Amino acid sequence: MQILITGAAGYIGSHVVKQLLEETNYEIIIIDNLCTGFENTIKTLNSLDTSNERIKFYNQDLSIWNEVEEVFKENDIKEIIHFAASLVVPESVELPLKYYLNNTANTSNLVSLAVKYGVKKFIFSSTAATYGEPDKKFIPVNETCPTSPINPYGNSKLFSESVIKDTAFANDDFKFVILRYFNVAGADIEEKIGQSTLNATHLIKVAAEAALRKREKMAIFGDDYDTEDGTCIRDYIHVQDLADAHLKALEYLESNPSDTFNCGYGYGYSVKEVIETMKKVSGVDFQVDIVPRRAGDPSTLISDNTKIKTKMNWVPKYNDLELICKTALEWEKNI
Ligand SMILES: NC(=O)c1ccc[n+]([C@@H]2O[C@H](COP(=O)([O-])OP(=O)(O)OC[C@H]3O[C@@H](n4cnc5c(N)ncnc54)[C@H](O)[C@@H]3O)[C@@H](O)[C@H]2O)c1
Ligand SMILES: O=c1ccn([C@@H]2O[C@H](COP(=O)(O)OP(=O)(O)O[C@H]3O[C@H](CO)[C@H](O)[C@H](O)[C@H]3O)[C@@H](O)[C@H]2O)c(=O)[nH]1
Repeated sequence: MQILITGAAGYIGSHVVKQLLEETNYEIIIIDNLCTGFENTIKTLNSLDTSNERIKFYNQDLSIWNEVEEVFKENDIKEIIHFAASLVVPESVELPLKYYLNNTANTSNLVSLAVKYGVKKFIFSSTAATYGEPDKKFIPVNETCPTSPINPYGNSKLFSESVIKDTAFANDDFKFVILRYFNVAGADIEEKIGQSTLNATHLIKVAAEAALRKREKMAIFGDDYDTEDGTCIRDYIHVQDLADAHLKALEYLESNPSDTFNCGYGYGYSVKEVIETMKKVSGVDFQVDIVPRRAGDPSTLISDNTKIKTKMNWVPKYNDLELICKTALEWEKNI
């Protein structure tokens, strides 16, 4: 059975490929243009493939639609996990079209090829940013909470969700699972892979870099939010638990209808708490400045994860902020 994974040279996709290699027999077709992913990650994944024949890598930009179609012609793809995207919230405010083109337009094309070539299962990386700034009465947010993104990144993903849902409504054979990730962090416990993103903006990676003196200092973007300590609250999920949700989603679609699921732990930490935790696990007291708010940041995002736990039997194993920070730090030492 062949599965197409877009964006597998990146952070989350590479963790999913590692689990697919370990726990399934899929032949894995990868499309990635290496714009934020790494050839080295593909090499590592190849080294984990003991058969040496389960991974086929296309260094391909999803926006070159006719070339992407050739990948479908050359293979027999029946399942897709679509990670490839642009995903930096503040950048999306500056460069909205980059996000609508790379996220919404390229997803639309991929979905149209999926239907044309008889793909049965489509797993999509969506985001908590689709909820925008949820009203307090909706926190923790469940999947029926109104979606109302407050930045172009969230909009580009919500539009993609509509493309996928409307397509499935009109095509009985095309089924989807939309996974709305909350804040993904940490690295493979075996330290084979991790987040290598250049010029990283994600809080836990930035804090790990500061702890290792790769940065002189870091900043907290705003301490005047309506939260207990004034800094934003997020629900941080370990990347391996998230990867497991993708394998569960493939299984789930064998005998269940298309659906949308939150992926998070259901508990929020403030920016200050995360930084304190990184200081504790690293034993390094790095400099932290308080600076003004960053554009596009909602104050609080916490998931209600009841649905994925009950319907997919997803059982998180790494629900521990210290462990998340520690694995991120260990990986950061390797790169
Ligand atoms: N990291 C998070 O906290 C987070 C949270 C919510 C949702 N997500 C979603 O998860 C997915 C993966 O994110 P990630 O953190 O692994 O990011 P990443 O940047 O590490 O990975 C994205 C991968 O997609 C590739 N890519 C991007 N545009 C492409 C294109 N046009 N053609 C081919 N390849 C392309 C990149 O080279 C990279 O390897 C994204 O869809 C993102 O929106 C991430
Ligand atoms: O150096 C930093 C980096 C971040 N933050 C703060 O830390 C929080 C988390 O920021 P991240 O950049 O780590 O993550 P975001 O919540 O902005 O966004 C992430 O999670 C979202 C879902 O919640 C999206 O899916 C998105 O793709 C992903 O980047 C925010 O309040 C941000 O202002 C800082 O104070 N300093």
